Amino acid sequence: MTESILSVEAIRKQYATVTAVDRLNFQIREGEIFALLGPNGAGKTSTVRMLIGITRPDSGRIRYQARAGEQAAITGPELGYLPEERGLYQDQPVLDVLVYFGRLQGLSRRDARGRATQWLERLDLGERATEKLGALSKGNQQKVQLISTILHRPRFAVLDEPFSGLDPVNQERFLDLVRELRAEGMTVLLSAHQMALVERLADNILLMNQGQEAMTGTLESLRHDSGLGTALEVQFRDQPPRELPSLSGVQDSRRLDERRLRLSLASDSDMNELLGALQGLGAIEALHSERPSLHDIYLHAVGEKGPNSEKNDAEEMTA
Ligand SMILES: Nc1ncnc2c1ncn2[C@@H]1O[C@H](COP(=O)(O)OP(=O)(O)OP(=O)(O)O)[C@@H](O)[C@H]1O
Repeated sequence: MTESILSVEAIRKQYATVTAVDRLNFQIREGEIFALLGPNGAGKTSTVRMLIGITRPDSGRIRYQARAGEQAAITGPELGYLPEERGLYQDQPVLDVLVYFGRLQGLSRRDARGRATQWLERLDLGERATEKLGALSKGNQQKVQLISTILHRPRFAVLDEPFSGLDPVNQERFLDLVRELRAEGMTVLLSAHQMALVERLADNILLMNQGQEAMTGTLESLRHDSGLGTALEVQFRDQPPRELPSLSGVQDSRRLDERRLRLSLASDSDMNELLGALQGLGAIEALHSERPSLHDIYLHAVGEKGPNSEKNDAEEMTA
């Protein structure tokens, strides 16, 4: 789990006048789930395409520790790739499509058939194996596509937007499934826009913006580096004073409604001291605290409004 399976050193990719990826560095350890995040156009797909050898970096270096030795990209049967543009054969029966892909990855027909049948049953598609793929809903097609990616048990799976088109129940199943693959030792590079899911899945996160690293690390370290503190919602029994006194450790405060305040705390604020000060403003009926989510951190890092400066109809208060 500690060995680096992939090392990316200052890679750069330019398309005409656009620098899609600009001296990007990161490492992925064997057996981890690594999330590559960023706004549209940040350079995620361009990065993935270099990692799997579809394109080559203009400069910089990619080193993949394949079983047979170091490679400049993740290629061959060690790779399982779920592309953003889904491209399975719509007019073929589901099972045949999967067997075909399994065969392409070196499985015997019998093995591919056996594995595909198991996976289809597991994902509630067992009874639809003989139907044409195009007859399935988008979410079910997505399941088939994921099966085709991992059927041959790749060592390194690259999943581009694996959750798109899935309902919440199936999102949870995909989450479990990816965790299971990790437990079996598979390394997973995940690119997705569903921050709440990524937050529960990723061991390490790289947040890209404009081709460069905006932040990287575990969720905990991103929380720390973002400087975003906990948000505290306080509900008073009666309306608190209109003019709030200065509250130590509070960076920002908003009135949510007549009796509720939302306070953004500095990361080093003293909760006991603050609670004492709040009690001085009136009887407290309820408290709810929330650590910054990946969603908050993401918005903060890519320059959008952060969680602590959300626009709200409620009037601003002086802390
Ligand atoms: N083949 C190409 N030719 C020209 N420009 C390209 C090409 N591929 C990507 N780009 C440009 O490079 C930049 C990064 O694009 P990329 O597709 O890597 O972003 P992304 O992070 O994957 O975005 P999204 O979340 O929308 O998929 C964009 O400005 C894009 O227009």
